[in-house]
This record gives sequence, C-alpha cells and structure tokens, in this order.
Amino acid sequence: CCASQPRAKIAHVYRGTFMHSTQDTTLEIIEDALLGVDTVGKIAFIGKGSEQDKLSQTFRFSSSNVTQLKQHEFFMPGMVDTHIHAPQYSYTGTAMDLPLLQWLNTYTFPVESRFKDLKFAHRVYTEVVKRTLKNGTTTACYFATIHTDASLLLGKIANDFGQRAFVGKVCMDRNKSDYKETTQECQKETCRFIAELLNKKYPLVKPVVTPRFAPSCTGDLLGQLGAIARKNNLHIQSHISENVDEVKLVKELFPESKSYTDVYHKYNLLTDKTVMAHGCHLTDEELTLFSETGASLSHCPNSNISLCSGLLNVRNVLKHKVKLGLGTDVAGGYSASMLDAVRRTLDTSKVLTIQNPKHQALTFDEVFRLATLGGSQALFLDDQTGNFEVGKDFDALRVNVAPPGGPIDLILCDKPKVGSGALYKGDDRNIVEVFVAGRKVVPFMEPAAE
Ligand SMILES: Nc1nc2[nH]cnc2c(=O)[nH]1
Ligand SMILES: [Zn+2]
Repeated sequence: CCASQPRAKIAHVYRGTFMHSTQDTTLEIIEDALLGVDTVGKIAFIGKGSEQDKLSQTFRFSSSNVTQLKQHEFFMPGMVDTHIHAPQYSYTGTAMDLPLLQWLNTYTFPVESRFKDLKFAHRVYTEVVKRTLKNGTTTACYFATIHTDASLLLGKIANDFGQRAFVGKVCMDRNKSDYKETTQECQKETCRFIAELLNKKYPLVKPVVTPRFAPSCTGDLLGQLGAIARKNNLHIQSHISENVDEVKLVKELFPESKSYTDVYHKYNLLTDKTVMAHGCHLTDEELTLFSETGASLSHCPNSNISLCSGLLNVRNVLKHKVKLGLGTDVAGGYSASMLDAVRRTLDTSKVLTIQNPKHQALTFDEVFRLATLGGSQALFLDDQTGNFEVGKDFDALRVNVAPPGGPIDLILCDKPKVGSGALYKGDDRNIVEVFVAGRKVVPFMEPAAE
C-alpha cells in the first residue's frame, strides 16, 4: 500500500481493477485496488481493497462513499497526445494523397488561414477538444495557427471542458503564400500570446513556444523564439526530420548547420521541455544530441504512414535514452484517437520487424506505457500525470470492456489480457468516464456561463 500523509480531505474513492505503467514495470495490473482522490484532485492513496477498513480510518472516508467498478470495468491513466494540430481537425481524412511539403501548401495553409475568423475557430476548436476528450486524451499538446486571438480561444475552450493542454500559437515568417507574419510581428504576437494566456491563470492550460518547423522560420525568428522560451522557462514544440525532402530543404536553407537537429540546437530550442514531432530520419548522432539536451520526440505513426513520410524506429530511439510519447498529428494523421496511435505504433514496429527480423518489435505493454507515462515524461509533466502514483493528479479513464452496443464481444477468457483486447478493439464507446485532475470531464461538463 502507498499513501501520502493525510492532508487534503478525500473527495472520491474508487475500488476495482487499475492498470498503469511505472518506471520499473511496463504494465502493472492491480486487481481489487482502492484509490482515493482528494479535494484538489490528487491521488491520496492506492491500496488493496481488503484494507478498506484501515484506509477509511486513516483517510477518514466512509464506505458508503466508495464507487465500486462494475464487472468488465477498469481504470487506466488518461492518454497524452503529445502532438496534434487543432485547426486541422476540420479536414481530417480528406487530404491524404500528397507528401508533406505539397500537402502543407495545397491543403494545410489555406485551411489554417481561415482561423482568423473566430467563429470558425470556435466551432472547430470546440469539436476537437470534445472529440479528443471523449477518446481518452486527458492531456493534449496543441498547435493552433498563426492567429493569436484564435489560439487564446483554443486555450479557453480546453480550460472550459477541463482538458489539460499546452497550446501553441504557430510561428512562421517564411512561406510562399501569405500565411505568415513578419519576424517582428511574430515575436511581438508570441509575447502577447504567452502573457495573455498565462494571465488567465487556467490551472491546466499553458502556452508552448511553437516555431512551425525550420523551413518556415528564418534563423532570426528561431533565435528570438529560443530566447523567449529560455527567459520564461517555457515548453517548446516543433517538427523535425519527418520526410526526406524536408531534411534536404533544411540542409539548403541552413547550410552552416551540421544537421537538422543542430539547427534547433544552435537557436537554443532543444531543452528538456522541448518536444519535436516525427524524427523518422534522425541519425544516431542526432538522437544522441536529443538525449544530451533532454529533448523528447513525439511519435506520430498514423501521419508518418498517411503522408508516406517514413517509419520511426522507436526501439532505436529508446536505446538512445530519448524520451518519447505518442501523437495523433491530426490531420497528417486521420484519427484524433490515441487508441489509434497505440495501434499504429504497434503496426509500424511490426513492419520494421518484417523488413528486418532482427528488429525487436515493441510489445503491447511498452506501447501502453508510451501512450500514458511516456507522453507525460515527453512533456515534462510526469510529476503531475501519467500513472496512479500517490501525489499525482487523478487523470484517468474508466473503461468498460463490453458496454451495451459497444464494439467488443466478451469472448476473451484470459482476464489479464482484457486490457489489451479493449485497447486493440475498443473505441470511445468503451471509455465511459474521463477524469482530469480528479474532475469528471466526460460525460461533458456544462461549460461555465459567460
Ligand atoms: N505533419 C505535419 N508536419 C508539419 N511540418 C510542418 N508543419 C506541419 C504540419 O502541419 N503537419
Ligand atoms: Zn504536426
């Protein structure tokens, strides 16, 4: 049994099966566990159901306040989407026929330009927050667009629905089309975005410095953004080595740099609070630089396959001791669901084994860890979320393997495998409740009145 000293009062106690990952165990299944959440949403204790009497005395809760999970239900940690473009949710699944650089020019930039219109932004951002929450994303690391006010609106909507989120106003001062700002505008608007978002004092929504990627930023801008992040001790997100043409372009645009990773490093954009999406074509030397700086990677397998970008060798990334989480990369990825990211991660790893039988494919348990604890580590949030350790916020999914009308038939007899069956075959119908920092956010709360 683990327990903190009783301080804040206990608000909720749950009894049943809990699955989570820890530093030492890829997947731990605790049957008949008892978990207490205090009034500030933190996990106060996790113990055995058989110790309920003792725990109820120590933590002063009454047995009548214990919520007992039903048969075929379990709790797992909320999933962490380490890379998602909120505006691109508006065209998911409709533009999968071009490689990255053409895809950006043809589909992405015209759509993102429309987010100057706050009404359109409100509509799309509400839908993406609701959709991801319903699918079990308790933490999302969002790219918005270049528009400051619409990006602030995304922060407000995430806060209203109770999602934990990083929100980035996208920075770009180099583009063939008009979808860009001048270097000076971009710097000024980034500072305004950060100041205004921090000023809202949303407990779970924070700004992230967001250069789109090296090809759409001048060295000047990258340097300014590195300085802003350093001065304010902020998170940073961008893209790296997603596609071979992109890598080639970066070589041409930044001839003085040794590698793509070196470009970001030179401008102080590789820190232990940096998350870079993709990294399919990074060299071992570049991975070493990630490891040394503490920067992390977001693996976005649906996108990597949908845009024919490449196959990230996650095993090799982990061997280099680089932190890694999973991302949907909507709309390069056509699914906003992290369950999809789990499956595509497994598929990609198996494709690598087909290509090279010596490659050791990732296991289900390892990928479960990447979707939860791995993501929280990649976002430097693992002191707050990622698993059911005492003192962390209660970010959790109540999963019912077989709800009426759901996608799963209860034929599996092997109980420990039930979790894996549910994650392979399940969808949002199986995620019956979602909690963020102890608060039930699915079914949706009524947003606060203006
Ligand atoms: N997948 C993806 N890669 C990018 N690289 C730069 N911008 C983007 C984007 O919006 N999506
Ligand atoms: Zn992306």
